[in-house]
Amino acid sequence: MSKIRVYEYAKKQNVTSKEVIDLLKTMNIEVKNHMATLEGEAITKLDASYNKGNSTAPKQETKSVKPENKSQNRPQNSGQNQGAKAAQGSTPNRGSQNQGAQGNRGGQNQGGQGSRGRNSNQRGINQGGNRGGKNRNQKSKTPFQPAPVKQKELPEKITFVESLTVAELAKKLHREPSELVKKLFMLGTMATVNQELDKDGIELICADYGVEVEEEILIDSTDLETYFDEEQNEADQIERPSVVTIMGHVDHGKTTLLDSIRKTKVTEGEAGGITQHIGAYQVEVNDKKITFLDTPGHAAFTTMRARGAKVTDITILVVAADDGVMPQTVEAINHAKAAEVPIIIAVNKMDKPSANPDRVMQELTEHGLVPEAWGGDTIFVPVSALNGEGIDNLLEMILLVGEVEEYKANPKRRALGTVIEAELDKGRGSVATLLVQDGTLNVGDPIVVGYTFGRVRAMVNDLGRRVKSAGPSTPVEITGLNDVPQAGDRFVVFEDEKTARSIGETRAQQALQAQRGEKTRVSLDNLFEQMKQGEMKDLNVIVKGDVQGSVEAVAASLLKISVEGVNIKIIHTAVGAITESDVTLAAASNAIVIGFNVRPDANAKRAADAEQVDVRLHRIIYKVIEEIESAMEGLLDPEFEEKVIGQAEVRQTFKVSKVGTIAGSYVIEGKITRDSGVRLLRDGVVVFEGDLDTLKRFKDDAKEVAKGYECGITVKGFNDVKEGDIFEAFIMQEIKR
Ligand SMILES: Nc1nc2c(ncn2[C@@H]2O[C@H](COP(=O)(O)OP(=O)(O)OP(=O)(O)O)[C@@H](O)[C@H]2O)c(=O)[nH]1
Repeated sequence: MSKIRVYEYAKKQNVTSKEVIDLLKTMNIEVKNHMATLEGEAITKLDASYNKGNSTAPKQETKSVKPENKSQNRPQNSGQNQGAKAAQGSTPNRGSQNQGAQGNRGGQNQGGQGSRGRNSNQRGINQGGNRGGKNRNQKSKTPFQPAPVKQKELPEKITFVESLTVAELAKKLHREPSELVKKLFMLGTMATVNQELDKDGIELICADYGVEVEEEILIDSTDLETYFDEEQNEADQIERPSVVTIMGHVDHGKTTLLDSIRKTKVTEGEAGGITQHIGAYQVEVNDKKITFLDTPGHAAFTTMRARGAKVTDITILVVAADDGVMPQTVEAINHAKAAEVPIIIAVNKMDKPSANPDRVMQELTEHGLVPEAWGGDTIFVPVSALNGEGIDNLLEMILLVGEVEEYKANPKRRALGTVIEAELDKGRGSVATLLVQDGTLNVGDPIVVGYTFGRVRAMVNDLGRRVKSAGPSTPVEITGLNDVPQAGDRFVVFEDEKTARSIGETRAQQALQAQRGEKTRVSLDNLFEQMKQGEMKDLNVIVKGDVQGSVEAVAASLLKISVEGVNIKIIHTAVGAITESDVTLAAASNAIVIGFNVRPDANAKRAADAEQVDVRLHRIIYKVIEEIESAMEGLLDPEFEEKVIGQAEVRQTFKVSKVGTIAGSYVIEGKITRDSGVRLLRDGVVVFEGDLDTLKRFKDDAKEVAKGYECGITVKGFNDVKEGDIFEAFIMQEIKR
């Protein structure tokens, strides 16, 4: 051999390339990678090293393998060397590595744990390759071995979203589901293959296997709310202006107060600025800004809150000193409290002779708003919105609350916030006032706003001036959206227009689908509701049947149904299976589909699920009529779902002639009742499902047998019960519509 590549040489010696490279290093022969060519001296040295054993390569002690006995030594060596990468064919590094972590894995520990012992018995010696040293020794002593069924290596780490069934987890761990079922059993949990395991369950199993687990939190990129929750670096957070909403009872002076704040403060230093109404404005007080949402009344506040958008930092509750607490005052208090927003009380109309601020304080105290003067922590500011008295004081109090609450934002991130107002302007198209809540919004930014998207074409501030960028808490009016968003919609800026477009379009589609689904679909389950609400005058029906005669009969009977307030309209009848086009027609005309002795084909089924079309399958005409009549009268029979009530383990079996096999069982979970259905599980696999025949305690029939008791069970039409099988008892439970 004159020339050979590192990986070829490694293969020849049945070691990893890395091992060869490392060994060469100790010989001061540098090679770049596994593709490097070896020749002459290098090969001779390597050969000498591998043939002699470890003498030339002390560092490689645990890895070097004499060619003649490598098959025996390799696994052990790699087992000791935990850093070894499991790159080699069947060499079960992973299994070996895990020996330390979990006593029940390795062959050396086989005797130690019941579950393992049982498992290896059942699996015989097939797993030799995956087990520890003793197993391998056995293997070498046993001359004739069945071809080893190799169990795949355990993964180092698995990930999951929300939950996994036992079967899914088994797949991820490269193990048989039954093995997991057993493991769970040993850990004290009875589970079937299809049982969902929550995070704890998954972690328990994986810890047992020594496999790392990570829960993946699925982030829906189309859900704008997730961008609001993104964690920000504390260092990037700087103070931002407070966002203030003014609320109060009718005529207590909200508009006048907003106007007077704007007049006194906006024009200062902004001479010539044409104030325009964009739904919000900013004022400057002591070199600090305050943002006011300029939409009086609760509407803005509540609609936005109803849509989940938290915009307001501070609420100013205006109470006229001559009128006191009124119904809408209380309403406003409750809204602010629910939103956990600090309240400042502006006791207005103090200029009026009839003003009685003490009464206002007294009344508000009854609603939990106690003035500081009386030992509480609510700030009361007497003002006159009409003549401007007390306004400065009010603004200072807002700054004070803002300082205490420390409202912060990161002007460096891509902007996000909420729509304050939006409309379609004849000349400019879609115009939206946005409140930037975090980050900085720039002209040209690709943006998604609610279900709309676009690029920020032009941006105008509250003074009607064009601006190029807007930082946190700044209200701006923008153009450039493909459609008109709604007040309370969230907006998020994206890195590029393509992303913004795709997210915007997806959101629009989702919204459309949701809307369609909500409004139009009729089903027998909601028929009565829709009738009651006067939304249904015609019940559209499509009838499909096996033969023309039955289709006609069903249709004729349906037309005879008379329930006040609704007509049955048969929009389509045909012979044959329910097809996708039947479902499409039903979806388009808000109809239900009745199948008489026919069923939907696969496509129709899929379409019906997607479009939420109610498909009812029947074999008896009067049942069809009964069901529809009941639905119309709101008397539809309840639906049932299965509920597992208990489990019993088969401890012994007795064959009795004429009776069959009696399973002497022990209830390990819940209870078994005489009238329950049963499922027989063997190694986690359902081998039979049916009804209980007899349930006995000793010689007597029992109605139910609870956890911790023994019982004798026979099942109808099934005798192949074995020791170790598990009976799962279930009942059908009514679910509320
Ligand atoms: N004397 C006096 N009158 C005031 C003061 N503030 C407001 N008003 C008057 O009270 C009336 C109602 O004021 P608005 O500002 O329209 O009250 P509002 O709360 O916005 O009313 P709605 O928009 O109807 O809910 C107007 O006639 C104002 O001129 C004040 O401080 N003093």
